[in-house]
Order: sequence, then structure tokens, then C-alpha cells
Amino acid sequence: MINVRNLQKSYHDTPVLHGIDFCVDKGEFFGIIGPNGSGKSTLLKMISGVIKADAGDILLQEKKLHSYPRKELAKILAVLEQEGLPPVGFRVREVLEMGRFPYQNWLGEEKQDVASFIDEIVQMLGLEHLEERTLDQLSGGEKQRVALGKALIQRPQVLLLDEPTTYLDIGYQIQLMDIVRKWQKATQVTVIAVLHDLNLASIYCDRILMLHKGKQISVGTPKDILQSDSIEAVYGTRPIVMEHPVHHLPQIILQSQV
Ligand SMILES: Nc1ncnc2c1ncn2[C@@H]1O[C@H](COP(=O)(O)OP(=O)(O)OP(=O)(O)O)[C@@H](O)[C@H]1O
Repeated sequence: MINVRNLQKSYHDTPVLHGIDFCVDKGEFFGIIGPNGSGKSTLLKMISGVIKADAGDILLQEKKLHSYPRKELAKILAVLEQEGLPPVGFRVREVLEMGRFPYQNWLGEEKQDVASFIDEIVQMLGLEHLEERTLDQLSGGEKQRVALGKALIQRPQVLLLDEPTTYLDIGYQIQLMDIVRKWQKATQVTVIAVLHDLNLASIYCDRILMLHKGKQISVGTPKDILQSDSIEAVYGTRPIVMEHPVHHLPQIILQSQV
């Protein structure tokens, strides 16, 4: 589905990504992890087409990403970003409807009637009671659900998530990740998620890419990637790694260094 080949990127002559090379299969849940400043968001921005690589290629369905016209790309690829919502004056329903822009003409009209599809997403995300509120009347967790709804309403084949659980409490973290997983199972959408929480990455990702100082350290299953030695080498702290009693996947327990 997505083929990243030998990607390089510098900001003002400082390399921030180099030698990035991996594939993501259709329907896969692919995680990107790494410490602060390791290049995760830069990589995601390149996959979404917002910034261009200095060298290397990104192929989407075997075609170069930059050969897609913007609206065509938006029919294939949607992004859930922390700052992805419009200004605060908009109502929740209006924001969700904005997710249909790739399918609308210049008057904002669409051939299909999608009201029932939007209702379905509203219900799935538990936003029924919030539809008429404006964005400034929502909590951080509610806003994040609206942002996810807007991305899903695009009906993408690839969903990019940039730290989707930041600012969410543990209940909402699991709720949001479960919604994405359920949606993925139902629609076969490919998910690429930048995640800070290694335990969530372990539970939800089929495979994980670990970055460190702009370099690709490894790509593999959570069991391959989440090991004490590699985590210590990259994050500079040695966690205890244990098997989750239910999911049988690695889970990280932090330990104080003093
Ligand atoms: N627009 C920019 N101009 C110059 N340098 C930038 C720019 N954006 C990011 N950088 C630098 O590129 C490097 C990678 O940043 P990036 O935001 O991709 O990392 P990240 O892994 O997502 O970090 P975090 O986990 O802290 O969000 C950092 O050193 C950052 O300072």
C-alpha cells in the first residue's frame, strides 16, 4: 500500500531523517515510535504529502505520492493531527461535514446523500449530544473524537494518526484506539500511527518502526522491537519488559534510576 524508499530530509542543512526504508501493507496497523525529536512527525508529514523529502520516494498504491492531485490524495489518505481542527466558531456537525471536502464540487455540494453515513460515525463516536455545540465548548478528549470523526468521514484507505492519545485519560485512550481498530477491521483501512505510549503501540500495532536521531533502528513486530536493550539504547532508560497476561504482548514497566 505504502512503500517508503531511502527517504532523506534535512532542515537548514541539519539532517533529521536518513535512510528510512519500509513498506506498509494494506490493512496493517503500523506504529512509529522513538524519543522526542527523533523525526516521527516529520516522517508522518512526508507520508501525508505536507512536506517533501530531499531524496528518496514514497509510493502510494505503486504511484509516487506527489503525482496525486490534492483532492485525489484526500480520497485515499486522511490525517488525524493534534492541531487538525478548524477555528473554534464551527459546530461539531459542520466540522464533521468538512471531512467530505474531497467529494464535493466547488459549491460544497456532493452527488451522494451522506447524512446517514455521518450519523453512523456520530453514533460510533458517541457525539450525538455534542453535534450542535461549537468546538470551544468541548473538552480535549471530545475534540479528539471530533477530529477522528472528521478523518473517518473522508472514508480514507489510509489513516494517519499523529499521537492520537495525547491529552486523553486512560479510558479515552483505549476507547479511541478501539474505535480505530474496529473501523480498521470493518473497512480494511491501513493505519499508520505515531505513538509515544509503547504499551499502546504493543497492543494495537501489527508492526512497529523505531526511530532514533532520524535513523531507522528497526522494523518488526512488537515482540521484536520492544526489548529492554533496544529501548535503553534509544530512550536512555532501561525498563522492565513483561508479557501482558491477557494479550500476551510485551508491556513496559518503568523503573526509577535513583
Ligand atoms: N520546521 C522545522 N524547522 C527546523 N527543524 C525542524 C522543523 N520541524 C522539526 N524540526 C527538527 O527536526 C527534528 C525532528 O522533529 P520531529 O518533530 O519530526 O520529531 P518527533 O520525533 O516527532 O518529536 P516529538 O516526539 O518531540 O514530537 C527535531 O530536531 C526538530 O527540532
